[in-house]
Amino acid sequence: MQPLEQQSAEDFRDTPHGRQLLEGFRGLLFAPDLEREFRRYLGRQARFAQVLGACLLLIVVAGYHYVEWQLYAESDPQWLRELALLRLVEAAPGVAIVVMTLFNWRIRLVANRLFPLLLVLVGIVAARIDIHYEVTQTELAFRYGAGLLIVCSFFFLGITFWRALISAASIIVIDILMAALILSSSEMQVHWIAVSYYLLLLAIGAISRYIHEYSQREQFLVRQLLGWVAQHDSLTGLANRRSFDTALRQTLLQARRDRQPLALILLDLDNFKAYNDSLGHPAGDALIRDFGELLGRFSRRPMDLAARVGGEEFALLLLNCDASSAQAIAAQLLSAFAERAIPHPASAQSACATTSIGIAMWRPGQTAEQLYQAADAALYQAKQAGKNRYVLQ
Ligand SMILES: Nc1nc2c(ncn2[C@@H]2O[C@H](COP(=O)(O)OP(=O)(O)OP(=O)(O)O)[C@@H](O)[C@H]2O)c(=O)[nH]1
Repeated sequence: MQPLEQQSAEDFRDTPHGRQLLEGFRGLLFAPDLEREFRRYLGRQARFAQVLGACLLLIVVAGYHYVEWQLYAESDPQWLRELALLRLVEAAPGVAIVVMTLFNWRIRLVANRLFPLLLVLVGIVAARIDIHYEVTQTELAFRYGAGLLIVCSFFFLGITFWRALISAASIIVIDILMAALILSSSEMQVHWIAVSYYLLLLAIGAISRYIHEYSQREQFLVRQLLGWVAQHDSLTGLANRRSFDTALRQTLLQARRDRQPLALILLDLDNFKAYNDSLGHPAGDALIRDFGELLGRFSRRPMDLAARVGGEEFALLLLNCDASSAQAIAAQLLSAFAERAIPHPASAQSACATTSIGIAMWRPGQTAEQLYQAADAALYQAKQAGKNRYVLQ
């Protein structure tokens, strides 16, 4: 017996999120489109932490510099001057994030690219200060800034695992190179202790982040899948009644605003009860699925919508489609369905399964409900007139 979530994902193999859930993501990477979507989601989730982190960075840098000012104003003014510049560079990313938030710029769009660079920049500065305090044997808390940044790269900032790992590793590599340039060989011996401590932080950060991001990705896929389930019909994968109703209202507003023609086409399989009764419910389901797949092919433009609005009732909503185009589409649908030649042993009209179609064009002043009723009335007329045809209201 498969676990429940595996079974559910199996049901949604046709959706990108369901497929990804089934295929897994051990390398912490999705297919390109999903990966972009996930990064935006991660950025949205991390927004509060990013701003909080930026404010904390500013407070900590200001606090450090205040203490350093007290300590070195008289004893080492040259180091203090150098420090002022270094601390300014450290504070810059915090200022940038706060400013971006104030002006409502979307941090999440740049977070995954920009933050690793900023982290490495601040990491270089922190490592430079750390090395100085190491040489002068200053036992201050802010001697460990680079270590703190290595931990930060894995958490809070909304950076994905691989970029965080590269940022943290870059900080360590740059620290080693800088130390090799600045320190004597005996001082370098001591510095390796700091490096081993950084490597330990990197290992702990990377393992925890990997586990955390794995579950974040899983959660993201399940959430998106739930959203998809709420809007789609499980048998055909077309939009369900709820999302059709929403789309109808929105499209009608757009048609009114842009003065574009809007066609609503309703379709109802003919003698479907008899089909079910003679061939069984599973065969009926298969016919619905088959027809849904066919209808989906007629929703070609981005604003077109094909939906299953009832048991064996379907709808096609076409913005910027006039009456003659709508009729042409209805005629194409009838012949495409006839070409499939699905045997219907209990139909009075034809040896094969057929459908009736009602078309209504939106008229200014008409509400969504009135437009639907008009298409439904046309569908009724098509049924009354002998089925397997379309009627334009
Ligand atoms: N297999 C299957 N049958 C369904 C589903 N939803 C509704 N039905 C059946 O569809 C049938 C609809 O029957 P009617 O409304 O009488 O329509 P009809 O037999 O197609 O008659 P006309 O529309 O006049 O041609 C009912 O028997 C429902 O049980 C479904 O998801 N799967």
